[in-house]
Amino acid sequence: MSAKERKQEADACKAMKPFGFTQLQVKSAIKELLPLYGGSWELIKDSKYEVLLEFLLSKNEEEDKVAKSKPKVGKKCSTEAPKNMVEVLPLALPAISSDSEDSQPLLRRSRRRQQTDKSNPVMMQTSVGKVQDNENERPCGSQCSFNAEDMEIPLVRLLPWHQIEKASAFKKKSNLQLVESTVERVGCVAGQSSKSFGEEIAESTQLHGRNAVNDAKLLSHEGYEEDKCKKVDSSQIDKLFCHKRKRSLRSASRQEKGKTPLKPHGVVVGGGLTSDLGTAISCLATIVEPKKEQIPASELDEVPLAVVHPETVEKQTSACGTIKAIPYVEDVCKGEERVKIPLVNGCADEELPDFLYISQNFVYDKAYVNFTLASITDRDCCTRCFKDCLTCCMPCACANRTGGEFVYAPGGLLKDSFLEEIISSQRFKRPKLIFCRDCPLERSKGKYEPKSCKGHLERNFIKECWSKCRCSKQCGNRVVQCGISVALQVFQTPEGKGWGVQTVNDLPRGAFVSEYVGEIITNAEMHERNIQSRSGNKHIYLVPLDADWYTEGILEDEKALYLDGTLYGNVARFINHRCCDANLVGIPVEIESPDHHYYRFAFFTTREIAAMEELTWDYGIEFGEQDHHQPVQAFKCLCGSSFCRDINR
Ligand SMILES: C[S@@+](CC[C@H](N)C(=O)[O-])C[C@H]1O[C@@H](n2cnc3c(N)ncnc32)[C@H](O)[C@@H]1O
Repeated sequence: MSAKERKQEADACKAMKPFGFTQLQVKSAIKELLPLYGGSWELIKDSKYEVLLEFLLSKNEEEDKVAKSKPKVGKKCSTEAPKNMVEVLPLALPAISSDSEDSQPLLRRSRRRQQTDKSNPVMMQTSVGKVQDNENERPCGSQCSFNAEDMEIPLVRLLPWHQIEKASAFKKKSNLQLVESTVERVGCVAGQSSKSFGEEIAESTQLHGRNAVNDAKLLSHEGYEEDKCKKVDSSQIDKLFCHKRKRSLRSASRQEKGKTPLKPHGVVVGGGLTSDLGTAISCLATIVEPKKEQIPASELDEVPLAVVHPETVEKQTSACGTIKAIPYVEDVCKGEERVKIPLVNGCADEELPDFLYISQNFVYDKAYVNFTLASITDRDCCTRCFKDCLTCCMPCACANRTGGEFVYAPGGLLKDSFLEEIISSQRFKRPKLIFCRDCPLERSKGKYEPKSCKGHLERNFIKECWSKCRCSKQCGNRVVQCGISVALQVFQTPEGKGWGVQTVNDLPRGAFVSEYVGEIITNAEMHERNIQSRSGNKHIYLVPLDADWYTEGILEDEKALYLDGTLYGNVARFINHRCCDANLVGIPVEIESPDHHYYRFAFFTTREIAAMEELTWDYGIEFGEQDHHQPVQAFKCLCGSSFCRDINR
């Protein structure tokens, strides 16, 4: 062997050392390889000794197989990971697509496996990952270990685009690919990500927890690098087609504008959804079937501070059948929200609503609302989380208030179980009422008798992470506080209910639509306003924050609060009432105050809602003669529901 060859051999040994191959192994491999490559060192050295590495790996694999096929004699101690600890990626890889790996030479298989192993923190962690003891609070980002016995990995095949409704329009503009598994249809995204592969895998692993690796599988797909894969939540895909969250739209807008040079990332399948996937899917929702009225995602970052006034007056045929001037307000929010909400289709003789748009609640005067950091104890916030609390192996302290589980699923939709409980407690079943010992409402009418309380709906709360929490602003347990992200319109209802709100796009079940925003007023202030409005035969748009009234003996007046959206409010003040089967439900949300005298009130969809459907919620009004005890004045109900409670309509 010449000095040059010796040098080349030494270099090869050095290059293979980090992969754990001994000099002896490398030299023997070179001996076998060189004749096959016509003695060309150049070919062996090519792509950082790719050929040599593959050869060594395949030899290793062959040796393993031979060793395994031999009968075992006795039991050996081993420092290796127990075999029931998941090796997520290698298990996932062989059944990737119709372009099965089996058709590829062994060398390529081995190389792929090695690459994945190197870059996969999950694999490295599985044998050492430890579930922490503290059940109450688990920092985000902690690693989990999985049990391979729980895993049942489905075969996955790519789904032709023509089988996917609405997909083709998107395909042209994106890298998204849907796939189908033997278990169920799953989504697969090749979008954009600014995260490293390591981060993504770590996140999705944490997200899945022990069981959810069930259908986890990383996909190999032409054109994408498999080592940049991540998983998505198959159950969410269909829903997410229609669901856009604010930050997702923001990313989408950045992506569309090409503002941020994001790294491409690969294809995904499996049992969990990370926020970035939300982004990619949301891009789909944004791009598929763009509607004229929908605000292009690219404009979301640049909502001008518009003033509310009828910008355009078009001549059109109105619903009334005559040619009329139709006022059109481009954005009733005047830039207060991150989305524009136009007011459309009004009749010229219809009065434009007279109110001031605000996107967050304001104390009118006497209401006592306490937002102090001191009032939030460590039991009310997550002190050890970072990033996304939803991806923790165990729910953090912020889930304590909701029975130790987060109410949001990754992607921002409410979990079915939580939503179902709320809907059924308010709807067809007899609503569960709780009674105050000294009801502020009755007190305001001058009735001091105990037992006069007519009852208040017992309500489950959503608890979101907040500023005292250590998780990121992008944490999945922050939905309502991020504001409206769905495209809405204020429109003139044809039934004569006045203005109403409709959704521009289809909405999935459990999606956040809007908070009810208004002035925070006290019980006495409400009473005064009610007297005034009734004398002027006007209605005020009130929501009582009465979820916690029953807990106090005598609740001070400035702690018995209401939201009044009549003069100051957001788009929710336009949402009309529907008896029993409304498509929205109002849920109390604890964000900045653990004290439930004040909370936010947010609307979520009770079912899938089609584009252009009117959004409604059940005001909880008792229609009939006895309505004078209610803060919300009854009206002749035009909801059209077959469960309408207004017998006099
Ligand atoms: C919160 S506001 C809703 C927006 C209102 N339609 C508007 O034009 O400003 C409540 C008022 O809307 C009307 N409204 C809401 N739901 C109704 C229904 N189902 N039937 C008749 N009127 C309704 C009533 O006048 C009620 O006082």
